[in-house]
This record gives sequence, C-alpha cells and structure tokens, in this order.
Amino acid sequence: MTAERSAPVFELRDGSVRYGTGSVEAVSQVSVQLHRGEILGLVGESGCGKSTTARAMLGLVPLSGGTLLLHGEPVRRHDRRLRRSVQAIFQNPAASFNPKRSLLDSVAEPLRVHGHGTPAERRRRALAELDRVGITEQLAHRRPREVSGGQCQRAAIARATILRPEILVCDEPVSALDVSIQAQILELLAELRAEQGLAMLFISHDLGVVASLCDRTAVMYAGRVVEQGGALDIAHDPRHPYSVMLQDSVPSLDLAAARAPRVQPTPGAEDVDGRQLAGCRFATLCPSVTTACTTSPPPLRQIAPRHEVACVHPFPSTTPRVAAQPSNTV
Ligand SMILES: Nc1ncnc2c1ncn2[C@@H]1O[C@H](COP(=O)(O)OP(=O)(O)OP(=O)(O)O)[C@@H](O)[C@H]1O
Repeated sequence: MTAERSAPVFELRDGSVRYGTGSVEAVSQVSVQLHRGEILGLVGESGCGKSTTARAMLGLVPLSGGTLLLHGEPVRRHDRRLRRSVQAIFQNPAASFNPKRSLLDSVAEPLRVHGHGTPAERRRRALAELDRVGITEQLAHRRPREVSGGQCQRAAIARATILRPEILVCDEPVSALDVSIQAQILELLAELRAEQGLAMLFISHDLGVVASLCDRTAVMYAGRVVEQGGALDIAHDPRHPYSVMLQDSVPSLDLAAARAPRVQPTPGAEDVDGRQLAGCRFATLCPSVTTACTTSPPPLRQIAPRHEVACVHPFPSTTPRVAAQPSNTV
C-alpha cells in the first residue's frame, strides 16, 4: 500500500494531555502526522494513551501542550474546520447513536447540523451514504438495537463520512465484532481510503490487523510514541525493546520463541511515589538500560528511511524476528 508523501493533511505536534489536576500526563509530546490516503496504526498496551491521542486529535480533550495543524495551519479544538474535517468511529457504535432514532435520521443529522439541503435532500443523501456502506433502505429505518453490531458500525461509518471529511479517527473499530465481520469492516475502510483519499488514524490491539491494513505504525508506551515506521517494518523488524516485547507477546506457533520472550513486560513508567520517570519510561523494564537512559526522555531519531525510534540502545535490525500472526491480540 502506498500513500502520497505530500505535506500532512493533519498533524498533532508535540501534543500533551493531562486529565484533571493530576501531575501525570496521559500523553506527553506525542507527534502524529497523517497524509492524504494514509492509514496510520497506533498500537500499545492498555492505558498507554492511544484513545487520549485520538480524543486530542478530535478536539474532545484540551491539549496541555502542543498544537493541532490542519493543512499546516494551527486549529483550536472547537474550530468548525476541525469538527468538519475530522470524524470518528468507535468500538461500540450503538452507544454513539440515539437509541430512539432510526439509523437514517442519525446519519442525516450531521447534514442538518452543518446546514446542508432541505430535509428531503438530507434524507436522500443519507440513504445514498448508507447504501454505499451496505445498509439497505429497509435497514436504514431501524433503530440501533434492531441491527447487528456490524450493521451498526457500517451506519456509524456512513455518519462519519457523510460530510466528506479528510480524516477519520478509528478507535478500536472492529474489536467488538466477530472475526468475519471484522474483515468486512476493514475492507470497507480500505475502500473508503482508496475512493476518497481519506487519511486515517487506526487504533487497535490486533497487531496482525495493523500490519495488514496500515501503511505506517506508531508504537506508544506510557504516553509517548517510542517507535514509528512502515507497518511491515514495525511488525517484522521492531527496534525499540518495548516494540520487541509487544511483538513477542503475540501468540506464536514458534513455541521456543513464545516461551522465551526477550523482554518481560512489567508495569513501570512511574516511580513509587507516582511521579513520572525523568528518562525513558521503559527504563525500569529494559534489558539494555544504562544510566544514559535515565536522565531525559530519548527523542525519536531516524534509524532507517522512514523508521524512527526513541531509544538510546535500539535492537539491531538483524535481530531474528517472529512474524506477527494475523488475528491475534496483545
Ligand atoms: N477521563 C479520564 N480521566 C482521568 N484519567 C484518564 C481518563 N481517560 C483516560 N485516563 C488515563 O489516561 C491514561 C491513558 O488512557 P487511554 O484511555 O488513552 O489509554 P489507551 O491506550 O487508549 O487504553 P485502552 O487500550 O485500554 O483503551 C490512562 O492512565 C488512563 O487511566
């Protein structure tokens, strides 16, 4: 899969988010660039900040630091351009629909909010959009609880794309679906990318799905992006010790490798008082740690074309790899 390498359509630059009055940042200086027609996978263990990054890019939470840029121009989180250009789909689509309204009404709603057309025109466009994602007119009149999870997610995609956004933020969009339905939704997303040139942020726990769908992958650990590069490079030749651990945690048919992960996962981005570590947040777990790792957070640096790692001692690229298996989760 190739994506145009022009200027990013949308960017979070050095974004940080702090919830409430807590001293701990949920994400710290995270930079994410999305190019037209590109799908960026965002992976990492539960609680590392993936959804917070998504919420920040959608303008749903304020940034405590950093900037959102749309076509290179800074935008504030309540800016109408952001609302229109960046849409989202989530893990549980039924929860984001009004249970009392038909799918058709909900899909037409963004057109009403943005002042498009007459009620009849909006209805016609919503039906066409639903048809495009595989929802018949008969289904369109049902309420969310009267359709399957896959059909509801299709309707959520229609609602997200009806204003022709440039960017789609997908937060675990297939995690709650059966495997066969997952494949259909992923195919639909790939079609939308091809047809409309949509740029997507795709959050998933499924490393196999990310490797097959995405162009690039960013790996997060404890609120920071620790590695990013081509999706296949990250899947087959991860260089950050945490990315290696993540790949090794994918169940493998190679039992010797599965029994002997090279990096053992344990919690540890904070010290005993709950303060965030000054240096690399993976330092307390890392087999390669030296004092150089504990003074300041290592910045992302390029180690190969379009492959960056935030590590003082990245694994060599010749490290024998256990390939990610499709449809396994971390
Ligand atoms: N509304 C909130 N208020 C306070 N802390 C929050 C809130 N939402 C998330 N957090 C904290 O922010 C950190 C990042 O959470 P986030 O949901 O972004 O992680 P995640 O990687 O998306 O996890 P998961 O894969 O489980 O969805 C976690 O420590 C979490 O407890």
